[in-house]
Amino acid sequence: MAMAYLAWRLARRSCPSSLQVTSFPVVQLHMNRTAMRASQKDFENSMNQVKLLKKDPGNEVKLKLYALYKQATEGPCNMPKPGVFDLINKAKWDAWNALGSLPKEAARQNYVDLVSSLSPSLESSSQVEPGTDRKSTGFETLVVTSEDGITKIMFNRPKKKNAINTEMYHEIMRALKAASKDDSIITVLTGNGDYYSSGNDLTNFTDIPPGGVEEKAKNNAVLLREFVGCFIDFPKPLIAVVNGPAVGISVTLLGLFDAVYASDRATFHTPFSHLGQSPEGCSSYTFPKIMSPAKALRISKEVIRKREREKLHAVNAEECNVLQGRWLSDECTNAVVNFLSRKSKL
Ligand SMILES: CCCCCC/C=C/C(=O)SCCNC(=O)CCNC(=O)[C@H](O)C(C)(C)COP(=O)(O)OP(=O)(O)OC[C@H]1O[C@@H](n2cnc3c(N)ncnc32)[C@H](O)[C@@H]1OP(=O)(O)O
Repeated sequence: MAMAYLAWRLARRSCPSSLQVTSFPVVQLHMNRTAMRASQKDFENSMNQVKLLKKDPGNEVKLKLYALYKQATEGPCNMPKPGVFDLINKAKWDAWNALGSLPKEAARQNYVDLVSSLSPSLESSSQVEPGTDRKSTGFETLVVTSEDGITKIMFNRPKKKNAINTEMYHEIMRALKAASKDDSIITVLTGNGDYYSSGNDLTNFTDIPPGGVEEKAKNNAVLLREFVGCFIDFPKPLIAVVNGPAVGISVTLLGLFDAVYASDRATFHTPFSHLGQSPEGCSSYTFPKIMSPAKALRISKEVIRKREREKLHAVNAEECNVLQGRWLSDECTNAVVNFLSRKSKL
């Protein structure tokens, strides 16, 4: 979360347009933690995580942790050198003293990095359940937390690459509506696990109602229109932190965000023709238009979006109408069947 906040602040302060590497304002963001400053809270979390380590990390690592902890809290080594026969204290002193004049902040960051490298699983679980975040319950497919003025909506179907199923569409809308009314200033969307999102869950096309495929296509179009509408109308700055590959609707929607940060693992893929589909998420309008600079204070956003809202809703409606027809086409049906029978991959 600190990363998203830092990224957002950087964008507000000085993000030059030359950093925007695609048609929407994507800023390449290296998620390697060494590029960031660990906060005191990160440091304290790491200290707690050390206590939870299941495996003894070995003396060398323990000495390193000790040295970084002392450096982060007290600065350069200030103890008299122990005698040669005081083996344990001598080893500790050597480790601390070896850090020289490393600044406290850097030692704190190195400590946090070292702890997270010891147990990646601890890091991801702490991401999902941050100790002091205000966490909204009642979501099956998302983890929604609020902290320091930032509401974070995290897609949480990592085993399915965060594919968006019907329940998740509804939950995202619900989370956005709540975020628009809570006391946060910005809202961040990101994904849990290796993917940002693999887009629409293709099993959404399999559950056919009594009215047949036409009714299914119509229902999907209604849902899609409402879903995209929530992004058009979202009143606060909306930031995507694209932590990994993004596919389909998770990409096309990005044109409605105010800033998009991409990790070095992020890729963007819109397989419209592969799936026999057509654009959605207002991308037929926003992508060619290229988003304006990523300055998104709430008031400016209202001024900017006011002029666009009607147009965007019209584009959204038209896209949904066309898609409703595409979903009944042979190309689309075959593509979905191919994926579901595991013959075809992107
Ligand atoms: C209300 C409807 C509105 C519709 C709006 C229009 C939206 C359009 C789009 O979003 S189009 C894009 C649709 N997405 C795709 O075509 C991606 C399909 N997925 C893949 O090609 C691959 O899964 C992958 C490249 C994303 C990842 O490949 P790989 O690393 O080999 O992993 P797996 O394929 O084994 O995936 C793991 C697990 O996740 C399931 N899964 C992944 N993506 C989807 C998906 N989009 N829909 C359904 N299921 C998905 C996959 O089946 C595996 O499940 P399993 O472990 O086999 O149970």
